[in-house]
Amino acid sequence: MILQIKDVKTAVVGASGYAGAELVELLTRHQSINSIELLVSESSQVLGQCFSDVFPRWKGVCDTAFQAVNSDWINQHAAELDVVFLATPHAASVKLVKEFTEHEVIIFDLSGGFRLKQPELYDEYYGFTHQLPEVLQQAVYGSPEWEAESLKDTNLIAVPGCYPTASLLGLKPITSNHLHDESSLITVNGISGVSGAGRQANLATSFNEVSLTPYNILKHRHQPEMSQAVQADVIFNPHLAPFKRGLLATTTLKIKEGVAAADIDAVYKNAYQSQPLIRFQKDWPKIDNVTGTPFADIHWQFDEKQRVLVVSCAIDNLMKGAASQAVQCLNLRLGLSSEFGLLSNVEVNHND
Ligand SMILES: NC(=O)C1=CN([C@@H]2O[C@H](COP(=O)(O)OP(=O)(O)OC[C@H]3O[C@@H](n4cnc5c(N)ncnc54)[C@H](OP(=O)(O)O)[C@@H]3O)[C@@H](O)[C@H]2O)C=CC1
Ligand SMILES: CC(=O)N[C@@H](CCC(=O)OP(=O)(O)O)C(=O)O
Repeated sequence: MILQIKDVKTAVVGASGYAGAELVELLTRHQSINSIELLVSESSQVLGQCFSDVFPRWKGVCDTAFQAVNSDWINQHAAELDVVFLATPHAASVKLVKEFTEHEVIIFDLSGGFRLKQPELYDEYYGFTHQLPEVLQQAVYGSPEWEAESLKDTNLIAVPGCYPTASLLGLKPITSNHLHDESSLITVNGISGVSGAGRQANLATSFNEVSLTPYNILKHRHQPEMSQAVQADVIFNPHLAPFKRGLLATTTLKIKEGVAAADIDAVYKNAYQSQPLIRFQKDWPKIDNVTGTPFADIHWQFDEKQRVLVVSCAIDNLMKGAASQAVQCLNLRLGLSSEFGLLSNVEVNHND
């Protein structure tokens, strides 16, 4: 489908959730966007309200009413849309993709519903049998820094998960250049704030209950997503922490013999020197420096003697881990630079 740069008509399904609301805010001030429909489930508690009733900080900025998404709505309105964003639970996204693909609309799915290529992994890691296994092969895994070319010409984009985004930004420069020791494991330790668990009330993620703890060890759905992206075995240790937003992934891996610290520095520089949203920090990254921003902050240290590399990346889970990354994907699909519209309120610090 040919997409014009101007006057793009969009819908955000899941606009009452954390990732969806963040996306609505970004799209509202994106110069290429003409209109944004806000959709929620048929049983949503926000039906009858507008966006700024639920998120009062956007009063006067986005006062659009929520609508219920169902087959009737899709049949009546999808033809008028250029783009739909799905910020919905994984299984709901699969069902919505099935319905929206009957119309000519480009789909950006923020859930994990189309990130994995092997359908059987959905039974194992997501707890449901995938209803569109053949479509998994068509979906582009939308990492803006690594898949810019594939993103230019696809109608289904699987926006990467939050933990995989931070881990893969640290890992891909190494694995894509085959600098890692293929006989040893890659270990990712991730820590996320509570907004990673979504807006739905849940005792385990309510403020008084949360204390720093590992969870879903050896069974988190992001483990196969990371392994698929680097074509190597990854062990992923997720942790939940008592802060609102932000995510840090620290990765440890063994490097091949004969690789020097200068080689490691060079692959990072080559990968990201033209990517203003990726910032190399002089010291270990901090979550407070990226919350509310589209940046990923990276720092690494390589011990040549032990051949051990430790790389750490901090992002905002709702921005670079979800909404701003989806906008980067949209920008590339439109033929714009990936950071278009995302840097107007923040300072840029290029990697030089
Ligand atoms: N939170 C995060 O850090 C990240 C989240 N994501 C992914 O984004 C998606 C949304 O996450 P998040 O915003 O945290 O979740 P929330 O629980 O905060 O929001 C979920 C949204 O989906 C809507 N929804 C639920 N079921 C349906 C349905 N059957 N049809 C249409 N809409 C539905 C909800 O609306 P209502 O209940 O009002 O109907 C709500 O707007 C998930 O797939 C998640 O994995 C990705 C990266 C990071
Ligand atoms: C703290 C917390 O619960 N985080 C979520 C991950 C965030 C998310 O929604 O996952 P996606 O990036 O795959 O969409 C989790 O561990 O399931």
